[in-house]
Amino acid sequence: MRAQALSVGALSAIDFTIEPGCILALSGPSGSGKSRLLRALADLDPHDGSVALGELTQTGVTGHRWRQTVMMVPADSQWWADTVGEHFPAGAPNDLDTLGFGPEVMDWQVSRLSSGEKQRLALLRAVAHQPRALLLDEPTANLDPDTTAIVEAWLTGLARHHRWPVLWVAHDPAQIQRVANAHLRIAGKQLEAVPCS
Ligand SMILES: Nc1ncnc2c1ncn2[C@@H]1O[C@H](COP(=O)(O)OP(=O)(O)OP(=O)(O)O)[C@@H](O)[C@H]1O
Repeated sequence: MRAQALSVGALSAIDFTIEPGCILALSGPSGSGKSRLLRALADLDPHDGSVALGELTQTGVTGHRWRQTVMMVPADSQWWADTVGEHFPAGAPNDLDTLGFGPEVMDWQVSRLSSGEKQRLALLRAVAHQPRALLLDEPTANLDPDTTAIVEAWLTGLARHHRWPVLWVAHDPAQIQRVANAHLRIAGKQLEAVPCS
């Protein structure tokens, strides 16, 4: 996935590439524009510059098609129907058990979900729609350390297996070391590379 001359909010002339199967961590102070950058990449916020995934360009397809392909999982996931299962494609999704759920979760009311359950189910939902790239906004923010480790292993394995480029917003330097192949930090209007040891 390639962003060229991307400008959104305070960020200006941003360029980066995420190779297939690689995870790029994005960090920066609160309010520095991480979520807005993700929303621009998902074509949800107005922006200048271009974004492409292989031969597919953001301007060459409808917003709906782009977002099915370059799937964003926001920090606060949106749920519009009563039950969990109504948000998933037909059939039981893969990896429910890996993330700690039984098949009955599909019948649960969304209103009963804890914040951590919502976060794990939003990730499962995104993956169930068979994207080709992921934009993750603090995907483990509501999870305990053990569950965080499970989700990290699951996501890094999926990215490698499917060769998805992944942009992963994170605050925790230890998590970035564990999951990321590269790390960019917002510094004013620009992104600066942080070495991954
Ligand atoms: N649609 C919008 N129009 C104008 N300003 C916005 C819009 N959305 C967000 N902002 C502002 O842009 C700045 C960056 O917001 P953003 O949500 O991207 O920050 P962030 O880096 O993700 O922060 P946090 O780590 O606290 O989630 C903030 O000052 C925010 O108030």
